[in-house]
Amino acid sequence: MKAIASSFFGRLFGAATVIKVNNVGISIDLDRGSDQRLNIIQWTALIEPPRFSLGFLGQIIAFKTADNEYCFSMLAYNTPRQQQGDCERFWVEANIERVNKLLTTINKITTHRYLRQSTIEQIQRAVKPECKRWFSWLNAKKLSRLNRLSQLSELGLSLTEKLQLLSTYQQWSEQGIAECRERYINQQLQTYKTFFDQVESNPLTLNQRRACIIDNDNNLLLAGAGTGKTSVMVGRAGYLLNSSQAQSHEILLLAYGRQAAEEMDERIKNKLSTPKVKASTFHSLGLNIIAQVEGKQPKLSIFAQNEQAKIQWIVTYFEKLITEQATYRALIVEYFSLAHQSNPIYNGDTLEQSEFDFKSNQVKALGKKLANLVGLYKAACAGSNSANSLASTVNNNGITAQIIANSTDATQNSKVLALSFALLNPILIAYQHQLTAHDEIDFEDMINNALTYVQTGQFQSPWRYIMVDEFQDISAPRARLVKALRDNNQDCSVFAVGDDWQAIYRFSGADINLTTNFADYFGATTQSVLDVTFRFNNHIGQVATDFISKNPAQIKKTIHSLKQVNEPAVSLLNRSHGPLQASKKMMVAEMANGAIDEVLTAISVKVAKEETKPVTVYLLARFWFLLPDNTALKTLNNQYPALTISCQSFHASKGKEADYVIVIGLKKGAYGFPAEKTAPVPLETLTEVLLAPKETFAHAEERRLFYVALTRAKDKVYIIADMNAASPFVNELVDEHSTGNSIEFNELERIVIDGN
Ligand SMILES: Nc1ncnc2c1ncn2[C@@H]1O[C@H](COP(=O)(O)OP(=O)(O)OP(=O)(O)O)[C@@H](O)[C@H]1O
Repeated sequence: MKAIASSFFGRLFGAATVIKVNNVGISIDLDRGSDQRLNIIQWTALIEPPRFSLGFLGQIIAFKTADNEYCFSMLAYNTPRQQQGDCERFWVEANIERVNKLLTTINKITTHRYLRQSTIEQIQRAVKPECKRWFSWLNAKKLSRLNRLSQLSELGLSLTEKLQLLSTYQQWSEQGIAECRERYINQQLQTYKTFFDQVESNPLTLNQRRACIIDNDNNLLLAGAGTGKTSVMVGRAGYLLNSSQAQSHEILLLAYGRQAAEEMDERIKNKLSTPKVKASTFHSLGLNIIAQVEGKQPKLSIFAQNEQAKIQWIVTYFEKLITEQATYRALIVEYFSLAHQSNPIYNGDTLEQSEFDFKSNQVKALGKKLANLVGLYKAACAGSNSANSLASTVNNNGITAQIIANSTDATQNSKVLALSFALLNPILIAYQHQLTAHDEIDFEDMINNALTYVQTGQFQSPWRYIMVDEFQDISAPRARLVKALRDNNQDCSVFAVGDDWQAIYRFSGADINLTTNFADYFGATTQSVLDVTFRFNNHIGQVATDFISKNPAQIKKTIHSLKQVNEPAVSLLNRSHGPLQASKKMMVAEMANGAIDEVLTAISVKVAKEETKPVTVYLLARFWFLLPDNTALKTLNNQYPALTISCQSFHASKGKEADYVIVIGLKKGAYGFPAEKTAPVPLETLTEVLLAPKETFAHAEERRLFYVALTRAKDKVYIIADMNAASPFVNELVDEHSTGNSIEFNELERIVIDGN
């Protein structure tokens, strides 16, 4: 123990102080002989080594802890300089241990895990006080002296190097972070090479592998059609398990619909040989959360299971309101007057209640439209209140007022919206009352109630990895649920896979902005891309990409096709729709005029020459009723035994693929393509307000729907249209591709003849 005595003045003024230092800390005897003694202050408690300075009455020593500052003066003039050196040495030896531990931990984190933004922030929070501690008193001269003192830690670094590292972490540059992440990715690529080679039927591509490994707090994988998104979902789940980053119960896999969830389960079972990771739909997730919090399975209303039953109940209640309430009848008349005013064909006629036909088809259609709005309204309430108190919200006009206020053109729309809400509110209250009276929940409640339980902390999320497929079709309530679950578990990351070019569900509540502005909603995000399609060839890719890219709001992407062909892969056939023989009037137009037969014959001929494996054909249309019915389809399958033909609406075909695709129903006008909205104006305004913000580019969603249809084909797309009344989209294809060799026009005959 070394002692620093008082100076002559110290002793003279009765402030005799003896300061003792050893490798543990520093202690002060304020008055020799008395018991006034400052207990030993450990070196680790000192923010920096004591500072020595020379005053008129002797040496001064000053030091600080987190809570106190100490200063003792009138110490012996001859306090050897070496004492200062000893203090610094003791302090460094005691405090470098913490730096060693910190650097070792950081090193472990950065080599064992992908560096997340939240981890960077944690590291910087931990490094900041150390930097302050060390750099406030160190200078180059001291450093070179102290370097000799500091033992090399397990990192094998000198003191200077350690402190440099601290400083680097404190001001971590974008480049430094990127390099650290790349090191980790490369090391994981090597370690799990065999796994990535074998997890799917084909070895995963480099981008697919990287998408499995990258694990920021939020991750968005933007991928084109047929680029193997599902393979990444499976591969990533398997990689997390294999690398022991996650246990199966910590992974939440979310699929858009039940069929997609089942398909993913099947693939996981086959590829990962574990039944433990299970894909779930948002609704089954909601049910699961509610059941856990309430301790029992919630009772599902028939409304949740049967959309028709729900519509029927609402329409019946709507008719009851008309019969029983004069005020409601007045509202309906006002509604149709408004609709007439905004529709030129009615010349602004006003309507009289006494002459109004409340049993007309128009009124029935209004009832159905209101039924649709019930779900949209409840979805808009998600997160703002529990669904059980929805009725009171409606009564208080809370959400309603907010929705009206939020609408883009509040003043112009407020009258229309107020009227629409006046029509909707009594139905909403009765509908919700019906559910609560039976202690049941519907589809929207599954998400809304679960969200409330997560947000209020009644549900503790076990999931550390949330993976969402088909993210482009996510709705705001579902995105809120994902975000709430992420925030509910400190160590949780979100991985979303989607393609903004394939967003097709705005009408049912999806919001494409959640994908295009993902980082704004979720926070710091790593965005990756899959840009090689395994499905369609270069010509289909060219036509589809040109078509979708017309909308400048779609994210720019270049999708490369693995399959390169020289022949056109999109065939456009101009086939007149009429006049038809009486016997064919009930048939789908393209069956009646023989166009489908022509194409199927051409495919059969082609297949007979080239294919040895079974060949699939999709007949696709915008609406189901534009497709052959089951009997006609069966006949076609019998007629063309080399082909497996099935029908899909454009929406239903999402996520699927066939060798050949035949697109029909491509006419303009009512039930044409793009489909025109036919809803009466006032309710349409309310619908628009409840849905995601409308896109400025005309028919943006219908355009994406056509992109989905075109990209289902592996080998060739046949587009059949009557060019006298063709869809504007078909005209656009003709205009855009009249030169070039991606599309062939009316050349089917040549193929058939060649085949013969
Ligand atoms: N690494 C790969 N190598 C070869 N083929 C692959 C690879 N990854 C996926 N595929 C194949 O590519 C096809 C498309 O894959 P998948 O269905 O996962 O695409 P997707 O991106 O989900 O398509 P969509 O967006 O149209 O639904 C499948 O036949 C799949 O087996």
